[in-house]
Amino acid sequence: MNIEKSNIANLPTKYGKFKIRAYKQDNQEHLAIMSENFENIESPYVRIHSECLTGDTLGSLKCDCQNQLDLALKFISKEGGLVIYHRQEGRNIGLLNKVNAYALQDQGRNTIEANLELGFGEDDRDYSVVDEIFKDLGLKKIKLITNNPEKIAYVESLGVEIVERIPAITKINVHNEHYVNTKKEKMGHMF
Ligand SMILES: Nc1nc2c(ncn2[C@@H]2O[C@H](COP(=O)(O)OP(=O)(O)OP(=O)(O)O)[C@@H](O)[C@H]2O)c(=O)[nH]1
Ligand SMILES: [Zn+2]
Repeated sequence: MNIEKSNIANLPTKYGKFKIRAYKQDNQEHLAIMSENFENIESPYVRIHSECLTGDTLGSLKCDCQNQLDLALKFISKEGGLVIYHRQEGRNIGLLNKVNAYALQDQGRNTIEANLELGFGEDDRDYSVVDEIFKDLGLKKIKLITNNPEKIAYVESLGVEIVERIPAITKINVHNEHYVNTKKEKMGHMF
């Protein structure tokens, strides 16, 4: 697998000061966002955040992504650790297909049915770049912030120990209630 990585740069944010390194795998570019004390922590907090332009950037209420990213950046800035901004939009079907999936959801399909109707799997994410980032940053033991059992299974399959799981639970609203319930009922997410 061909991975290119950047140098490490400073990124001051409204959450605090971070260090960032970009990684390029095929045509996808990802980001490791590290707290300043990251290197001195034995078991850092880690959030693998899947890109959601509509949520993260536009503040869409259809999902819980922006609130989860906000929670993770605040938490990691305070407690120390790493956010991997994993740029696989729409569970890796891309933005155009995700908008088509949203159009099907406007007609009553749930998030899984919409993906399947468009010819995709319910979740097409590939986490292999996470393995590369963990190796690059020397991570062996982490505290993982997630509700998603697939992310837990993937990290464990790398031989990286999860010493604690921190739920990524944020406020439910009338627009994302159905989405969050589908994740819980059909995708096994732990709410
Ligand atoms: N295809 C598709 N992707 C979506 C939809 N809503 C959100 N996403 C994408 O789903 C990803 C976020 O996944 P989630 O299932 O919400 O959460 P997760 O990352 O698996 O789990 P946590 O770690 O617990 O947050 C992002 O890439 C979003 O762009 C949707 O309706 N259809
Ligand atoms: Zn989202």
